[in-house]
Amino acid sequence: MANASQPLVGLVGWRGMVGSVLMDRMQAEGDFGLIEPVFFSTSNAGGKAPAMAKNETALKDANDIEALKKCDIVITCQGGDYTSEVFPKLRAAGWNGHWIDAASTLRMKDDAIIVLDPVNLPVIENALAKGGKNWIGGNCTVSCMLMGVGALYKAGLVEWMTSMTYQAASGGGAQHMRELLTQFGTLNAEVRALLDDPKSAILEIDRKVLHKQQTLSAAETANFGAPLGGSLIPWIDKDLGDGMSKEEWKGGAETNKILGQGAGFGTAATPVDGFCVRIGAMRCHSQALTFKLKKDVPVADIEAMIAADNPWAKVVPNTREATVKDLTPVAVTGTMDIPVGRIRKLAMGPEYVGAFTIGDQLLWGAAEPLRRMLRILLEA
Ligand SMILES: NC(=O)C1=CN([C@@H]2O[C@H](COP(=O)(O)OP(=O)(O)OC[C@H]3O[C@@H](n4cnc5c(N)ncnc54)[C@H](OP(=O)(O)O)[C@@H]3O)[C@@H](O)[C@H]2O)C=CC1
Ligand SMILES: N[C@@H](CC(=O)OP(=O)(O)O)C(=O)O
Repeated sequence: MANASQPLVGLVGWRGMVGSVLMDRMQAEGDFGLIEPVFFSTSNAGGKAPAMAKNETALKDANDIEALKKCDIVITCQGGDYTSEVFPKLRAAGWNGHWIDAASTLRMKDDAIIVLDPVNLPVIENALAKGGKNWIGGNCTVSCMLMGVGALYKAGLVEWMTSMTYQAASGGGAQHMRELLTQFGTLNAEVRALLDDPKSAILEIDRKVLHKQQTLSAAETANFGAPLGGSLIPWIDKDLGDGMSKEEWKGGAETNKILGQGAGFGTAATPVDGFCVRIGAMRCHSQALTFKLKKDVPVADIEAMIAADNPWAKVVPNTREATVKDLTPVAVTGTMDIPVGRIRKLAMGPEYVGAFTIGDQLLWGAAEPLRRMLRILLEA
C-alpha cells in the first residue's frame, strides 16, 4: 500500500457469523498488526469497538460515507443489502479504495474479481496490475469445491463436471442453524420416552417423528420454510424460473469466472451443473462430484495432482475406514482442511471420475478468501 503509516482498514459486519470467523482468522494470522482497523456498525454507532481497535476505539456509522471514504480498504461481511445501499454511494463520492466483500451482489460485475487466491492468484494479480479495486468472495460451495479439486481445472483436464451438494444450515445464516437444532430437539422430545424404552417399536417412533415433522409450527420452520431436521430440502436460493436454482447457477457461473474463463456459459466455459441440497449439517458443505475428463488419467495421478495443488487440499484414501474417519462434516468443521476422497473411476468409462469433498463454509467458504485478499493488498 502507498500509505507510509499503517493502512486504514474499515471493518463492516465484523460481529456477524462470517465476520466473527474473519476476526478470529485475522487475529490468528496477526493481520491486525499490519493495519489500523476502523470498526463500523449499522446498529451501534458510537458504541465500543472490539479489543483489536487501536486508535479508533468507538464504532463508526457503517452508513456514513465520509467516514468510509477515509479508509484505504473496506472489508464487509454485512450482507448484500448493505453492499447494494452503500457501495454505489461510496464510489459515486469519489472513493478509490479497495472494497473486499463477502456478499454476492457485485460478484458478476465486469470490474469485480471473485477472490480465491490459491486457485486464481494470476487472475487477481492481473486485475490488480490493471487497477482493480473490487474483490468479492465467491459462493461458499464453489470456493470449497475449487480449493479441493482446482488442480484438475488448472491442468485443463475437465471437459465437464456435475456437483451434487449437501449444504449445511449455516449457509442460510445463524437463525437457520438455530432452527435446525430446535427442530432436532422438538423431534427428540416427541419420542424420548419411547427411545428410553428398549422394547418400544421403532415404527411407532418413526410414525410419531413423521407426524411431528409434518405439524411443526410456522415459527419452527420460519427460516427454511420446511422441516430440515430428519429431512432435506433440494432447493437453495432463488428460483430462476427455468428449472434452475440460483445456487446451482452459481456453480457454473462462478467457477468459470474464478478460473478466468468468462462468466459461466460462453464458449471458453467449462460446463458445471448439478443439484444443490440443504441437509442437516451445521457448517460444512459437502459435494459429490462427477468429472468427465478430456482423457484417461490414472487415479494415482489425479490424487497426486490434488495433493500437490495447495497446502489445504488433502486426499483421503478411498477406503471405508479413512472415509468415515476423515471425510465427514464433523471431522472437517473448524479446520482449514479441504479433504477430497472417494476418488475412483466410474462405470461409464475411463474418463469418468467421481470424488467427494468437504469444506467449512465459514472458513474457505466465506472468511478466508477475504482475509487473504487483504494480505495480498497489504503486500502489494
Ligand atoms: N452465512 C454464510 O454462510 C455466508 C454469508 N455470506 C455473506 O455474508 C453476509 C453476512 O452473513 P452472516 O455473517 O451469516 O450474517 P449475520 O446475520 O450473522 O450478521 C450480519 C450483521 O447482522 C447484525 N446483527 C444483528 N444482530 C446480531 C447478532 N445478534 N449477532 C451478530 N450480528 C448481529 C450485525 O451488524 P451490526 O453490527 O452492524 O449491527 C452483523 O454484522 C451474508 O449476507 C452474505 O452476503 C457469504 C458467504 C457465506
Ligand atoms: N447460498 C449459500 C450461502 C451464501 O451466502 O451464498 P452466497 O455467498 O453465494 O450468497 C448457502 O445457502 O449455503
